[in-house]
Amino acid sequence: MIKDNEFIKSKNVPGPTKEEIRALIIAKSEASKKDVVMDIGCGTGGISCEIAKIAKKVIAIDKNPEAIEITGKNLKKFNLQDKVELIEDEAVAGLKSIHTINLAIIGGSNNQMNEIIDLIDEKLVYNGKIIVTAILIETKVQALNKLKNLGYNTEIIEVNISKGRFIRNKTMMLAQNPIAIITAIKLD
Ligand SMILES: C[S@@+](CC[C@H](N)C(=O)[O-])C[C@H]1O[C@@H](n2cnc3c(N)ncnc32)[C@H](O)[C@@H]1O
Repeated sequence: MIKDNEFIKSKNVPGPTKEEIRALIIAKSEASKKDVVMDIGCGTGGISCEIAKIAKKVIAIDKNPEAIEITGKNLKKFNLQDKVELIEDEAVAGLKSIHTINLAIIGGSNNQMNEIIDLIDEKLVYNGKIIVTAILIETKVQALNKLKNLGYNTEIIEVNISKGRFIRNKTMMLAQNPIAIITAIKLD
């Protein structure tokens, strides 16, 4: 995994998703070199960079132009730019022009979760996966209900990571925000 402090950041762009959470997302995704993957709400590019190291192609979308710029810079920094198409758009609009995908990771939805999942569902192959990361309770519930209603085989975990900060000869554990990772498989 790329270390959090290796990413180029901007104060106007959230992310990167923390290293340990990225590791869990990658493990849950079971992504392979054959996969075409969408990163929806790419932010700083934390997920796009990790998944680009594995997948055949990544399509990263964000409505914030600065997020697209920062993701582009990070892809370049880690020499992954050739595998990633960047789209500056609202997810709902951008998803309309996408063809078949094997995996979608939703890191931002801005109250459009249902529409975004419906559009992904149209493009996703059978046995393909949708992964949603969510901090807000409402987002977790909405994504979970939507995926279950569409008949996906759905799992949710919630992770509370604390990281040690070394202060002189002592160690203080600092808690990060709890985050849910929903993994849903499209059944045929
Ligand atoms: C928490 S950040 C994602 C961080 C990212 N996973 C990373 O590792 O850097 C969420 C992003 O989703 C984007 N976003 C939220 N709703 C969106 C939508 N409807 N369409 C496109 N982008 C959206 C925001 O602009 C923001 O950059």
